[in-house]
Amino acid sequence: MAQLSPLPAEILLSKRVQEMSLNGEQPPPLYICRHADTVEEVSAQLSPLSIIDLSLFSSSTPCTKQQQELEKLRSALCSWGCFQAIGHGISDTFLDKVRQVTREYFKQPMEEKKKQAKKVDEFEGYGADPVPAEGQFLDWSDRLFLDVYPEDRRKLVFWPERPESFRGILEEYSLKMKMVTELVSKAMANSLNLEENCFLNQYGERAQYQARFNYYSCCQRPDLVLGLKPHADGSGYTIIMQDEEGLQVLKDEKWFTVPKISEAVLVLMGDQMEIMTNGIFKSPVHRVVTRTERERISVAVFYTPEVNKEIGPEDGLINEERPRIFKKVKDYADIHWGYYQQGQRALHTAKV
Ligand SMILES: O=C(O)CCC(=O)C(=O)O
Ligand SMILES: [Fe+2]
Repeated sequence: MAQLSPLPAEILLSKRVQEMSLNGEQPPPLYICRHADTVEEVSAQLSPLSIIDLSLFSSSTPCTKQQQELEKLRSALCSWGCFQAIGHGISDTFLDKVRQVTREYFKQPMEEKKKQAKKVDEFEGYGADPVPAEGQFLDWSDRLFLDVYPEDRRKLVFWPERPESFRGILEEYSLKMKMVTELVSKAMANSLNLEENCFLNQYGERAQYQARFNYYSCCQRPDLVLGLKPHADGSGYTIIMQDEEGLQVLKDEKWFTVPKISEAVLVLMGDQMEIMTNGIFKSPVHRVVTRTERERISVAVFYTPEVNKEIGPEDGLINEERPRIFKKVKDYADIHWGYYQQGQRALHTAKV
């Protein structure tokens, strides 16, 4: 629960978390989301997330190993709603480059980052998320949010020119993300015995890719403050790369830390995959905790159906035993955002 703050959120948001952290300031009241006296585990268990080798899916000739991997994929997405992907075709060296350029971006002086500054109520650009609804606490993080595909939706004013390699690396990373989403979307369909392209068709030719670079500064009170509040994603699904542990997934009412595997990316279902699979795959609630000693960075790429496209449960997943539980929806991510700002999930709005 948030406490009352003497300062309006707009004023607090104009000062970035990174500055407060560097100045050694205590988190202001609007960031306090839990109370020291409520017993909540700060350190959570490491989650036994499946590690899936995507390279096994790129061969078109089915083999036993591929079948076993598909079964593992299905089971991971039905229970945890996420998995660690290896064999994705992105080299370790390149993943390190993406991590490095992200760190370099945030380490720049504030004047440099302010060139990409967003207005308080805007989404794209550098800063914090738009002000949440009254009573909601703020996240102890800074982020740069960019539309990447379709290309004609890019707003280049928000694309950093420094570090000089930033744009090129983002371009290359996004192309890799396109390859990964194609592979993963087909594998997910195959794992459910559906026509291979069915999810890709639902996302559409103009599927959206948005990149969110997150910077979680050190925090003196990890017992009171979160890097990112608990939420499920409104995307179709999200691909997350982290440099350090900090992300936690909620399962059976317990928080599990996603282990750090430097060569892996985490594939995490958003609400729209839960809708398309008629509730078979789960869109997990997750959050990011803060730490005292080291900062953390992550890059999340949200893969979302094209604007204005109606999506819904696949016909092949609706039968007498499993009746349709979701309606067809359009631009669900916008509905999701309204609820997110109030600290709520939106999935119920898509139920029949
Ligand atoms: O920082 C992370 O690991 C997760 C970020 C996340 O959940 C998000 O940006 O929606
Ligand atoms: Fe998320």
